[in-house]
Amino acid sequence: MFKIQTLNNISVVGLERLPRERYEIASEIANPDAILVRSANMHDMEIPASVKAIGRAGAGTNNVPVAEMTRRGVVVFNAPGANANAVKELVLAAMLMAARNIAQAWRFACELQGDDAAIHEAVEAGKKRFVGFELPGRTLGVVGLGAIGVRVANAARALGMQVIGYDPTITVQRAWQLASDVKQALSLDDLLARSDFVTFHVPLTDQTRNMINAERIRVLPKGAVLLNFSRQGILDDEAVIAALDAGHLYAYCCDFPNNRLKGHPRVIALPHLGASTKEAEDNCAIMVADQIRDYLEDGNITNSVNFPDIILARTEGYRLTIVNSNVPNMVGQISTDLAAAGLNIVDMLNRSRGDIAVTLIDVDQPCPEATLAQIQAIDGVLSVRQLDA
Ligand SMILES: NC(=O)c1ccc[n+]([C@@H]2O[C@H](COP(=O)([O-])OP(=O)(O)OC[C@H]3O[C@@H](n4cnc5c(N)ncnc54)[C@H](O)[C@@H]3O)[C@@H](O)[C@H]2O)c1
Ligand SMILES: O=C(O)CC[C@@H](O)C(=O)O
Repeated sequence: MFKIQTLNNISVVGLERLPRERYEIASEIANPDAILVRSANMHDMEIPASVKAIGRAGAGTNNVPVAEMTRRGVVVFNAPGANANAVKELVLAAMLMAARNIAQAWRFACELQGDDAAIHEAVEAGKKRFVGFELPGRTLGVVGLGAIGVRVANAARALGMQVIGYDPTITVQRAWQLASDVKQALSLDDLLARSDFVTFHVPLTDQTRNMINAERIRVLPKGAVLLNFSRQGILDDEAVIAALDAGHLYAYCCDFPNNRLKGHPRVIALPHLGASTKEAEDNCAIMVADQIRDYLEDGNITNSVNFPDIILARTEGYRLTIVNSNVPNMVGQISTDLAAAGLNIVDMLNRSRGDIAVTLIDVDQPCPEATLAQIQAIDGVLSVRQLDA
């Protein structure tokens, strides 16, 4: 029986991928084999030694101590692209809300007093305060052309906007998906100088933290709109508020309210709603549940942010999954121990990523406990598991 701990609400259709006869799932559970998480902060949490895998039912993994998990040999999975359409739709909604002053106008309409005739009069007198502008012909700068950025760029083209993108590490696959008339910015400043709207779709890292500060905001044309549906911390909130107050920025739309942002008349701050659609929640939960199951039951790895992809079809024999440091002679030492126990290797695959390697070995007989212990004792081996046949 595998034990799975959930740290947030994970969609039931995802949890149903883990059959009850093999999986016990609870928010509080001793010695879990794996943890499923959405946005809970795991940095200050004591992660039990029993944990072999963490599944982030979403894109960003900045709430997971990935480097520490790598050192411990724990695989961290995410769900790339599974919520990208949901975020794209919210970004489009935010652009339209900003351009047409929808939040301010709605607030005005909600506060109208008097009978219907008085309301009608106030509407006609007040609506000039909310005159907006249209999107066709305006330029959208997209910073980060991954699963979300590419979708946003292509949708903005379909709305008649000009689109410029900036992503120094764009993948070939994403470049193929991008509408051919999306222009490439030479640098972040080049993109900022040419954009009426700028939207950010990058992970929060040491390189992207505060990538938009007061100096960078000055590069934007007057009246620009900034959109952050990526992570708090990518834009310097104080610099954004100062630029809004000075009239240099027209509006700021984001998914990360705080005390400074939430009441500001030119800020639309939503409660981290980017991935909050039924479809996205289901997609993310299904993807990570399948990945966790494949790893726990067969040792296969797909969509890990810290481990190599490795897939070896189960045919015959008994499988060992070994996580080890990526140094010479690990496979040699492991196979020597297996041979000493009289075990024959039926199939084998070794893959590495950075300092970590994973070895899947199918042997013709169950591996004795003493041999497992011998392999575990090899310098550089982080974990050894014998999987059910
Ligand atoms: N608001 C939400 O609910 C929500 C939902 C999903 C994702 N997100 C956030 O959005 C981020 C992006 O998600 P995604 O699915 O598109 O991820 P992704 O990994 O597919 O794309 C990220 C892209 O950013 C690029 N990038 C990295 N550093 C960059 C830099 N310094 N300058 C320009 N580009 C850079 C990468 O090359 C990559 O193409 C996630 O990391 C997460 O933080 C938020
Ligand atoms: O789970 C959520 O609601 C947010 C997920 C989002 O931040 C992500 O990085 O995918």
